[in-house]
Amino acid sequence: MQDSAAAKPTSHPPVKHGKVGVLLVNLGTPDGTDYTSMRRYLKEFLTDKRVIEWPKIAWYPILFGIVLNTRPGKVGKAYEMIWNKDKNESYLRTYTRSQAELMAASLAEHSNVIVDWAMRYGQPSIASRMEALQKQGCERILLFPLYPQYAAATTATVNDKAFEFLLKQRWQPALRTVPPYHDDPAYIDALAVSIEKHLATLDWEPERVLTSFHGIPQSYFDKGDPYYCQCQKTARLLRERLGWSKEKLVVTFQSRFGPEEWLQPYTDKTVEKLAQEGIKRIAVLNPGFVSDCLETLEEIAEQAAESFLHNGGEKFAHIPCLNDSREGMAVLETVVRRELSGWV
Ligand SMILES: C=CC1=C(C)c2cc3[nH]c(cc4nc(cc5[nH]c(cc1n2)c(C)c5CCC(=O)O)C(CCC(=O)O)=C4C)c(C)c3C=C
Ligand SMILES: [Fe+2]
Ligand SMILES: [Fe+2]
Repeated sequence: MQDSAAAKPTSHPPVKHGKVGVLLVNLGTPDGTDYTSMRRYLKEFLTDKRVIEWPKIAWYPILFGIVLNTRPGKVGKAYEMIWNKDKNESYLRTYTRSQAELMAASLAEHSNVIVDWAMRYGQPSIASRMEALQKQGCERILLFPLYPQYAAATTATVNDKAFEFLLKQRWQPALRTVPPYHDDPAYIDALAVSIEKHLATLDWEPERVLTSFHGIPQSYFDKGDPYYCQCQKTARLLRERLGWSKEKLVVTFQSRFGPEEWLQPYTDKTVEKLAQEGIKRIAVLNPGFVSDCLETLEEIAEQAAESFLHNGGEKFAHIPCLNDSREGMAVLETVVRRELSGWV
């Protein structure tokens, strides 16, 4: 008995402890706009079964035979137009890093809290930052997928990756995931203030304001994804907060991909139709995007604007995402402080 007790190690390797990690996670971004970086990024993205739900046997021949040969070049050019040249990275990355830095400063009163950021696709990966938090002594981690509205293709896949990391750990940190905040008064208020502020900078008034959310295939909604309803609720609360009619604040869905039917009405078709019907002035915002990115800066601020003007419209404004603005950070901080309760 005594012999076997003596053979046991007297202590485990030294570990840091007592910290709480907050990990902000956004969608991801390529490392560069070149073909190889774009292909690597799109491959990781488009092999995610939460994003493309088709069976591999049907999807992979199309993905590897066509999409990954043609799309990297085409989308790389679009990324080039909206690349943050000062930092040689996409704005999504710039804003996500800045949000983490500002969050850390705002939580400085809690000396045991460490704030970090990661991307679901590309770098820095969720696993690498969770490992870094753990090494710094985080026994608890609050995982914040940066999507106000829940979708399996976005929120759930971030959570999946974090739990996949835990799967390999002997000594797991406790993990909390942040729920959607599509109806949080702080979020609705921030959107309203950002609209009002932006419209005040224009010398014209829009006849219509479009809230353009990223779409998902209609079939995902049919299978029970709550995304569509959460987008509608955000828009309804925003309308109520602004005192606007359904006609003035219109909900649309953008960024269709592939041949399937996606959530409607489509943003591109609506923009075209409004111009053709004689509407001369519109503004578009993207309330589902925490940060500006390819889908807002290129697809809306460039392409949708061009289409509106081409079809007879006269004035087009893109209202920026909340990004790392004071209003935007107030939303993220409200959510984080609430979800940290009992931990700090
Ligand atoms: C079937 C494919 C896709 C689904 C479903 C999807 C859902 C979805 N995406 C976002 C947010 C973003 N998507 C972004 C880019 C992007 N999205 C898809 C495809 C689907 N998205 C692709 C292929 C791409 C890459 C660009 C392209 O090839 O067109 C981005 C921008 C990233 C950046 O670096 O700027 C964001 C953000 C949401 C919120 C969502 C479902 C609710
Ligand atoms: Fe997308
Ligand atoms: Fe797009």
